Amino acid sequence: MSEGEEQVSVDDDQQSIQERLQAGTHKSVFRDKSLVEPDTIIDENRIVGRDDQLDDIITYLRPSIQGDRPPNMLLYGPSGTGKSLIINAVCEQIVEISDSNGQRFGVVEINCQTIKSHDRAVYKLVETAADSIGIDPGVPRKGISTDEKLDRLYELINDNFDSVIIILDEIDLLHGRRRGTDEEPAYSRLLYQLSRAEKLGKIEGCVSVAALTNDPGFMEDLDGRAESSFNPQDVAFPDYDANQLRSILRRRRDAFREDALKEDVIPLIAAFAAQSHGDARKAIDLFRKAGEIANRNDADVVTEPHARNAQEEFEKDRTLTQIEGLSTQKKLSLYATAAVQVYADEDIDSVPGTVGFAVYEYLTDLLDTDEKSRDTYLRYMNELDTYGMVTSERRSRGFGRGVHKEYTFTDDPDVVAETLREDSRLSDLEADEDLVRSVVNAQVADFLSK
Ligand SMILES: Nc1ncnc2c1ncn2[C@@H]1O[C@H](COP(=O)(O)OP(=O)(O)OP(=O)(O)O)[C@@H](O)[C@H]1O
Repeated sequence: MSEGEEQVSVDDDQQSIQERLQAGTHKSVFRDKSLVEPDTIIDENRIVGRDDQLDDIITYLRPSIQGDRPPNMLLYGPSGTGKSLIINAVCEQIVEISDSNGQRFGVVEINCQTIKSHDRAVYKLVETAADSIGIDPGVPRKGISTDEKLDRLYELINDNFDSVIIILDEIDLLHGRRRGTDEEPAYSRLLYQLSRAEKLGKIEGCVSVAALTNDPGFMEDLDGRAESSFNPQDVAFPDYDANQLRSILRRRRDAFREDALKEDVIPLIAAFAAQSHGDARKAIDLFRKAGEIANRNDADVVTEPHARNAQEEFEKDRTLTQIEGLSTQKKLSLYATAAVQVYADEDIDSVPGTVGFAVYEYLTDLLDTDEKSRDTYLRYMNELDTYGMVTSERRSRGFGRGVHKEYTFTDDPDVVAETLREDSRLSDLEADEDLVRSVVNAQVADFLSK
């Protein structure tokens, strides 16, 4: 061997890449994974617990198969409560009935979440309508006015449909307004224009608009003239309870092989999802994740620990996404508050702002960073409350002690603290764990003794 040449030992037992790849192809626990994928449109026989909403929407949309104009609708409720599922399920059947009656019923649906302006929303409607017809939009995205795009939308509708429903998902997120103006938000303008198009003779057939939102107060934010021309029928979508979530999951049980799912998995996942406002999307995501974790571990059966791991991963992902966007000072305020909950020996169910701030002050010294005032700390915590990361409550701990703010965590405070320490500016705190623990306990004792 020449000088400097590295001696590489050859291990005869080492597996080839092919052997290692094949070792990973353990029999999957899934039979039809698409049933637990987020974007799959499920058959109507898998829909559970939304009878009232189905009844209402069927009643409102029935006129479209009778050649009449259906009312506009506002579907509101927390995320994952079936708004999009139910309206689409009804529309799908109307399309089928209309087809067999020789009528042309069109569904033009856009999600407003990533659309930044009124002009973009109008163009997206043109693009989506053209796509459903199978032709080009026929107008450029830039270089013409929004009115010209709107005219193109009306033209596409008039040429191709007798009746149309325009579904605007996440309507409240369409905030945009033209730069330098204080005109009404884009959702107000769009709803006003679309709901007047028929009256103004711009659309010859019947058009109705269904707006979907998580915000129950959406109509209060609407400009007066948009409110009166949109004038919708409301359909409320409440949270699911654990029983309903169990039934939703059971109807998708065939996503898994028959013998590949332990009985206690569905109730456990339904309970996890019910804790966070009864979100069916979360339940289905956890169901899929539990299966993926079982597969990764080469397990033949999905069991309770896989479901628990799925819930932990889910919380961590969500917490991470929320935390990543915070400034260092907000992270530090949140960390100080979480540390109280994590390290306190005393069993406290919420963190008094006074204690959180005292720990925050200590941490800024320890990390040698700027120290903000108590008011700023409380303001940051308020903001974190509006993001849904903590819940704050005014409390009084006994006679003569005045009222103060206390915080509880939406997610597991251990996961929050651990995720925050992944920021390089906070990572040193891991080594100082004992110090932080003793400061927390001294502050809690001091607070409780007063
Ligand atoms: N009643 C139900 N029965 C079966 N599956 C449901 C039910 N409700 C919701 N789901 C499923 O949960 C997921 C989320 O539902 P959907 O998209 O309709 O919620 P959403 O209320 O529109 O949520 P968002 O406000 O976040 O858009 C979908 O995969 C859907 O199939």
